[in-house]
Parts: sequence; C-alpha cells; structure tokens
Amino acid sequence: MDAKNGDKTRILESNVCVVCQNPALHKCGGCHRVYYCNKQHQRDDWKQHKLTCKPFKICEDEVLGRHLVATRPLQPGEFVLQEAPLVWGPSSNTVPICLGCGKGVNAQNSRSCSRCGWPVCGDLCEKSPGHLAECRYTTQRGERVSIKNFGIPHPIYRCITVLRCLYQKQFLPKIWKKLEVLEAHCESRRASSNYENDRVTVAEFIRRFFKLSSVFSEEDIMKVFGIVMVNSHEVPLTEPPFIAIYGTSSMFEHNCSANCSKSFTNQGHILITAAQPIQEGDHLSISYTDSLWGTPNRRYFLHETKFFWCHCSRCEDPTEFGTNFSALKCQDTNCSGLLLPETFTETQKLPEWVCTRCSHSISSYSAHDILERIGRDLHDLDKNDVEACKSFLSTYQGYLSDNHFYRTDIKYVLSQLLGQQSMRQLSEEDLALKLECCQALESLVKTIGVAERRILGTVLFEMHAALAEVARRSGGTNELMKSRRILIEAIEMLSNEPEVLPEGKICKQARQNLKDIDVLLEKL
Ligand SMILES: C[S@@+](CC[C@H](N)C(=O)[O-])C[C@H]1O[C@@H](n2cnc3c(N)ncnc32)[C@H](O)[C@@H]1O
Repeated sequence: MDAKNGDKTRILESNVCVVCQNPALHKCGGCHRVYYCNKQHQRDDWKQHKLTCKPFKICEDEVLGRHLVATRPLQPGEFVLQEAPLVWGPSSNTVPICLGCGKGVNAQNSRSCSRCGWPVCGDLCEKSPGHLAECRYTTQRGERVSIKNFGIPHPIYRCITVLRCLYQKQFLPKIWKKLEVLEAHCESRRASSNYENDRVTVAEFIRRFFKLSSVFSEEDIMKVFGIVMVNSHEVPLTEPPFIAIYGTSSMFEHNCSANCSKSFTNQGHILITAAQPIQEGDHLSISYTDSLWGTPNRRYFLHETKFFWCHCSRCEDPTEFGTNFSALKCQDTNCSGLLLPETFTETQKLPEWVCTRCSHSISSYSAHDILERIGRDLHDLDKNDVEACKSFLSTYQGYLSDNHFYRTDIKYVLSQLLGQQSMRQLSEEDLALKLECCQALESLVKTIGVAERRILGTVLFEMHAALAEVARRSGGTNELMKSRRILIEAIEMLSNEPEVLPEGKICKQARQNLKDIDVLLEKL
C-alpha cells in the first residue's frame, strides 16, 4: 500500500471488516476509521493499516503544553483524524436552541420537553442522549424551565454545556477522564477581568438554580468552564452553530497559517485533514481564529480566549508573508509606500507604523484610530449592495493596502454577489471585477491561510463560474479548460463538507458543473 495515496478506498461506509468484508463491530482505536470483525484480522491487517492509521504522536513542551507531531509525511487533503465529540451544547451566547439536536427554535417550531420544560423540536429530540444532563438536573430541582423569548440570546443557555460536562463528572467517569485532563487555564482566568462575571453567571447560577451546591464546588464548575472555553470548537452544522469538545483534537496547537484544516461530518464528528505538505516531525496545527482577521485582532482574540500570545511565523512577520494584509497606505504626498510597525508581537510599548518607502511614520494609536473608523464604515455597509461594496473598495483604495483585511472582506462579498442572479447578465466590467476579486483572494488565501479550505473552495467555485462565462462570451476553449481545472480544485477543497452546509451544496453543484463542462468540451 502506498502511504502517500492513502487507503481511502479501504475505508468502508458501513461497519464491515476490511479483511473479510463480514459485519464488524470493532473499530481501530487509532484512527476510528476502519472496522474489524475480530482481533486476529486487526493484527493481520496492521502491517498495511499502520501506513495510514493515526499519523501523529502526542508530545509536550513548556511553551505549547501537549501538541501533535507528524509521524510520517502527509500530502494536502490526506486524512489526519476523525472523532466524535465528548460533549456538545449551546455556545455561551446563543438564542434558544433545541437541546436535542442543536437547531434554533421558536414558539412555532418547538415545544417544551415533557419532563423538564426546555424547548425541543419534538419527541426524538426530547429523548436524545445529549439532552439527558439538563433534563435530569432540571427535573431534580423540582421546577420546570419556561423559555418565552426566542429571538434574543438567552443567558440561561450559557450554563448548559458546562452542566453537560459536570454530568460526565458525576455519572460518566470514562468520558470525564478525557475531559478533566484538558487545559483550563484556571490561574490566568482568575486574573482576567471576566472572571467575576463568569463566576456569578455560571458557577453561582448552576449551584443555586439546579440546587447542586452540595454536588459541585465553585472551583469544579469554574475549571469546567475553562475547559469549555479553551477547547470547544464551533460546529456550524446548525443555525445558530453549537459548540463541541473533542478529545485528541484538543491537542492540535494553534498556528495563524495552520497546516491542517478542520471540517465536520453530518453527525458532528470533527474531521482533520492536511492542508499543506507535512514532513515527519512537523508540528500539526489548526487555526483557533479566523485566518482572515488582521494580526492585532487575531493575537488579541487568542490572548483573551486561549491565554497565550501567538508567535507563529505569520504573527512574527508584519508583512504576513509579503501580502501586507494588515498594512495601511502612506499618506505622504507622492509616496506609494505602506505603513507597518516593525513588529506586531510587542505588547508593552506599541511601535510606530513606519513607511516602507519614505521616512513618514504614525503612532500605533493613529493607525488604530484610522482602522477603527474604516471598520465602523465596513460594519454599517449593506453587504447585499454591489454598488455600496464597490464604493467601499474605491473610497479606501488610498488608505488600505490592496490585500488589506477590510478590502479582502469586501472582495469576498463581491466574488459571491456578482453574477449571483445571472452570470449572463453581468456587464463586462463586473465580470472582470468578479474574476479579479477571485484571483486576488485565491493568491492571498494560498499564501496566508491555505487551511481555510471552505473559503478557498468557494472562491475557486466562483472563479470557475466567471471563467466559464468568459469562455462562453469569447468562444475560447482555453478559458473553459482553465475553468475546468479550477473547478476540480474547488471540488478537492470542499469534498469533506457535509451537504447541510452551503459549502457542501456548492461541492455538489461543482460536481454537476464538471459533468456539464465535460459534455460541452466533447462537443467542441
Ligand atoms: C486546545 S488547547 C491545546 C492543548 C494544550 N496544549 C494541552 O496541553 O492541553 C489550547 C492551549 O494550548 C496552548 N497553545 C496552543 N497553541 C499554542 C501556541 N501556538 N502558542 C502557545 N500556546 C499554545 C495554549 O495554552 C492554549 O490555551
């Protein structure tokens, strides 16, 4: 078996032994992806399966704590890990959701659980194992919950995921064993400004409301709150998204230009694949932030929520690998240079932003001020209005670098909006703009955030559509062949996305478009 090509073909959908094809219940404990009907067949297969089983080991050091290191080379797209959540639940700031399936609920599409009163979609959700914890604790408390306001974030949901973890501590020691070892940053959090509010709204509340003060101490609850905060992943399978905590996947370190991508299966399992070529001995990383945020925003978010200052190579390079993603344009007359600080990683005395061409400089406060003002404009912009988006790009052309994150945000919006109603009716100018936005985004994302496969996939899909339209107008086969190549790349990027997500639907459409292009090419 060629490890480079992977044994994807041998991973079977149903639970069938990969050796004899008989029904099988026993899963490989390393990758959880292949089944065996007995131990002997697993032993027989190991020589072959080890080439593609779990491709990493857990290591530990003083800076990162536990982290994952590749034990063999991996190619982009190759499988790294898939696992089911240990616990899932509502995010800390959410409108009411069904506690059985996670979907948003309102007065029309939900009813109260017959035992505890929490809103659920129906019978199936009421009986869902996920809902057991709060159902049991609410029933025990002797008074049902009554949720009346559905459209606004409801503070009581803040406690549910923590409560579900505490339930594991009390009743399910096997899962608790995996949860309790996760990083909680108790000390750093105690010193943070949010600690008191969290203590009152979560720890005190759980003990009082669910009458659990003799079962869980405030310290127990605050530790669990930390575990949820530091390790949970937002799972976008429902609207609003829910959060989930995974075991081994919690060990991936963060990097702002991560070498692994994460996606989720329809069942809420996390699926990690390689996003770049990875060598044996390389650290495996995912991004804990949005890779398309500027450096100061990413670093601040990581510090506030994960309690470390990021020093990845992207954060250490103010130009972000030459993209100037966070740079401002120099305002000195006749200068076309860019303003950037010498470093973004100095947290004490913020350095001046200095022009790359002339001697002009501005204080970091002025830079911050400019960005804040433009940010407010961006916030108020109607992102369904093509003309308003175009106007934003031209208004700030003289202030923001071409790749600046604010401009990138709008280029992404335009790449989707232009041609959304009809590609055929796009003016030549708008078609060229769509293509330009897609090309700029492709090059940028491949440089700073190649692990953002969902973004890259959707950009490439839009690019193929624009190129196909150019081909239709010009009758050129070259453009059509290029569109086909881009489409294949888009499918590769989106192939792990579940169909419930827009990206999964785009992937399905892309597969259909590929067939259509092939038919067309045969005719030409
Ligand atoms: C989800 S946990 C990762 C596993 C953790 N290292 C452990 O031992 O349990 C996130 C924590 O790992 C550490 N960490 C992850 N990536 C890091 C990085 N790039 N630099 C420094 N610390 C990092 C931080 O303490 C962070 O809060």
